[in-house]
Amino acid sequence: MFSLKDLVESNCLKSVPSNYIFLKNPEDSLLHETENIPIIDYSQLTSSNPNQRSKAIQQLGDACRQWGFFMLINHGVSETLRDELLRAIQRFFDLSEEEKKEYEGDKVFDLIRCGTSYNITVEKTLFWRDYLKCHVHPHFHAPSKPPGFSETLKEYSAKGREVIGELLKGISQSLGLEENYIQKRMNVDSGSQLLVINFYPPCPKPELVMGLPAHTDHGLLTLLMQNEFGGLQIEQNGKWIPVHPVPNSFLVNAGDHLEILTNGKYKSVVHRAGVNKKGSRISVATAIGSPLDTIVGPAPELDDEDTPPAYRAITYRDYLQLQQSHEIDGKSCLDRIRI
Ligand SMILES: O=C(O)CCC(=O)C(=O)O
Ligand SMILES: [Fe+2]
Repeated sequence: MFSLKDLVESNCLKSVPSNYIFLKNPEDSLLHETENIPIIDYSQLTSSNPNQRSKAIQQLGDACRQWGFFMLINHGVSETLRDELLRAIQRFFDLSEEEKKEYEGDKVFDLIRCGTSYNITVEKTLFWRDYLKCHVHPHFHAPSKPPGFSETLKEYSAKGREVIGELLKGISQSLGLEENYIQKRMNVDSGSQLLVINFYPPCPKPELVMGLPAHTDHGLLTLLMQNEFGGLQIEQNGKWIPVHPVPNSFLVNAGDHLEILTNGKYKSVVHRAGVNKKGSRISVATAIGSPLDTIVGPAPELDDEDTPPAYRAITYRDYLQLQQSHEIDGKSCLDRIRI
């Protein structure tokens, strides 16, 4: 099976095929509401007023330390561009199965890769999701169909990169380092930027399936936008918390490399995506990291005598391979390199 969307639409599915049934115990899908998810104001972070900026940097540091997650408001990426991107994505997934198959890749390093579920080579249960992944930096790659798709992706990728760049400066400073520290150490300028486009078709019994299983993202930071349907859940203190984004905000999560680099001071957040009955949910994750051959380990500047390095240094490429060769399960990949 290549496209879940086509399966759902062609059969007008009334029940969930058994190989998608994931949530077997009611407690697995128990959610805990909270209003405390941190909100960072991008306009304050980039403000020329030093007091405003330093307050925003402190809030950013607190959010990364306590949650590894926050909502970003006043980020300056226009609603018009976000809407245009969502429409373009719908048109891409509306292409015929044959057309989408042209972009079928089977390797983690393929520059464009379209597929279904999460990692079908190792999964026993499938996830309720189709995806398109494009490497958009240092070289831009995107499908040439449908018309205009690639141009919109390119414009959005550049904006996302700019926003993440500012966040990384703030994060460096929140750690007491100079503002370009993370960018320089991780070679972010020539590093990887991956666009992960998730398409979750409506599901007749959303309480039985999962769009994406519990996982952490591998890079430094991920910027996530979504259409009108919610679904993201983050794990905090063993509880699943549903995220209700402020309209037009971005959701930002710290990735494994930020946790490794900061020797665990900042945590990558475990998250997953639920689906719904009403309509197709689209989310777009922009993930930024170092070049694949960069060795990522704890930063010596952040070492202190009481906390020796807690993670083994390993190249980004090897880390990705490690993640892909196992079924995904929360922080399991990070655990494999923990000392
Ligand atoms: O769709 C979502 O809300 C989450 C997406 C995600 O976690 C990912 O693409 O890594
Ligand atoms: Fe993710």
